[in-house]
Formats: sequence, C-alpha cells, structure tokens
Amino acid sequence: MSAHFVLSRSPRTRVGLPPRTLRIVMLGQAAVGKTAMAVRFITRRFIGEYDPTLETIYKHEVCVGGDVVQLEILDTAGQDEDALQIEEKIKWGDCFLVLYSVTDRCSFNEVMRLCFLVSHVHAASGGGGGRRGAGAAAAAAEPPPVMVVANKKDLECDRMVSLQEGEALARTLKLSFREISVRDGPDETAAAVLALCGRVPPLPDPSSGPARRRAQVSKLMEKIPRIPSGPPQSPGWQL
Ligand SMILES: Nc1nc2c(ncn2[C@@H]2O[C@H](COP(=O)(O)OP(=O)(O)OP(=O)(O)O)[C@@H](O)[C@H]2O)c(=O)[nH]1
Repeated sequence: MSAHFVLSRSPRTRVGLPPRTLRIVMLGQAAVGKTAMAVRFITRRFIGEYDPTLETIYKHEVCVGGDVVQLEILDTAGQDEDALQIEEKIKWGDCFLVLYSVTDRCSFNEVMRLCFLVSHVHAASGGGGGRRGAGAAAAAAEPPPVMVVANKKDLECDRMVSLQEGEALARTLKLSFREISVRDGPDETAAAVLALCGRVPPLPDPSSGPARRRAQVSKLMEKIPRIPSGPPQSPGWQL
C-alpha cells in the first residue's frame, strides 16, 4: 500500500448510527514502542522519553474504505501480567499489532508466544475476532487479523534481529509483517495501522446477537481509561 495519505473529504457515516468501532490491541514486551506507535498514529508526534505504560485505550476516528470508523486502540503494558487478564484483552480485540524491537532479541522471541496466544484465545472463544459467531461460518473459522511489527529500524547500529528473521517468522506464522521506525516519521506507522484495519471483515449487523455480545464489555476492560483524540488537529488518515 502506498504511504501517501490524504485528508478524508466526505467520509460516509451510517445515517442515524454512530460510526462503527474497530478494536486494535497492541501487544509486545516492554519498551518496544507500543505507546510511541499509538501516539504517533493519533497525533503524528513522536514521544522520545520512556514511561512504562499504564494501560490506555485511545479513541480515534479514521476513514476506512470511505466509511468513518471509530478506532479503539488498547495500548497494553509490556510488563509481565496475569494470564487471565491478557486473555480478556485478547478476547476484546478485533485485530492485533504484535511489536518487537529490532534492537532487542528477547522481544522478538516473545512474538511467537503472543501470536499463538491470540490464535488460541480466539479459537477457544469461537473465532472471528471480537465478533464471535459473526453470522457466517467462514468468519468463525477465520483467525483475527494480526500484524507483526518490527520497530526501531532506525537504530541500525544496535540491531540484533535482521529483516530476514522477522520476515521468516511472519511467514511461518502466516501473518503480515512490517519493519518500521516510529521515530523516523508518521507514514510507516499509519500505513501499518490502516493496512491492519483494512483486513478486518465487516462488523455484524448492530442488532444481531454477535454484535450485542461484542458490546458486552468485561469489568476489566471497563476499568481501563479511555482517551478520546478530540477534534482532528491535522488531516486524518484515510485508507
Ligand atoms: N530510536 C527509536 N526509539 C523508539 C522508537 N519507537 C519507540 N522508541 C523509544 O523506545 C522507548 C520505549 O517506547 P514506548 O512506546 O514507551 O514502549 P512501550 O512498548 O509502550 O513500553 P511499555 O509501556 O513498557 O510496554 C521510548 O523511549 C521511545 O521513545 C523508534 O522507532 N526508534
């Protein structure tokens, strides 16, 4: 996909309905750049300092395929956490960004475990991403879209994981892959997020059983603070 993005001029909204929501969960070890990527996508700014994340859900509107979509991006804490909690967050998501840093082999080694966990949790809960039982048997059989993101490619001198290793891992797992630098500019980040969004199948009818189940948010997810992005200050990303 081209890294050229333009201002959304006349995005469609469903008459009388709020824009559809699409939930992205960012996973990966501490300090791989999850917060930096989310903030880069939403504000186009780069945060250079490291402040271990308190979990947050960022809300941000984008235009995907001509439709307005309300993104909810869960920036998880990279620290070790309770297995049940991580499963709850995975169940919540429609699609996943699994990050590692090319300067940190441990973070690369963690990718396979996280991807298996996503696939296992969704298979166990009926498949079809956060839209379990989305009406079509095919959707139930489909694993949710997951993208492996290798970050910090600008730090070539400190590189511990080659591009080829990243590509080979993604090929083995049958997942899409991007190597990016969140620091170097906003376009690679936006291209990765929007490519992932574009792979999420349409949501079920809002009045359907699957859609209502999806709307039932667990107590754990309710506790995570939500940050609205507010009115756009700069041209919005569009796929
Ligand atoms: N050089 C370089 N530094 C980056 C890049 N992306 C993020 N960083 C830096 O890496 C550090 C960690 O980034 P965070 O976004 O806080 O990492 P995180 O994955 O959210 O970490 P946790 O909150 O602990 O899970 C920060 O100092 C960022 O500025 C990048 O592409 N290049």
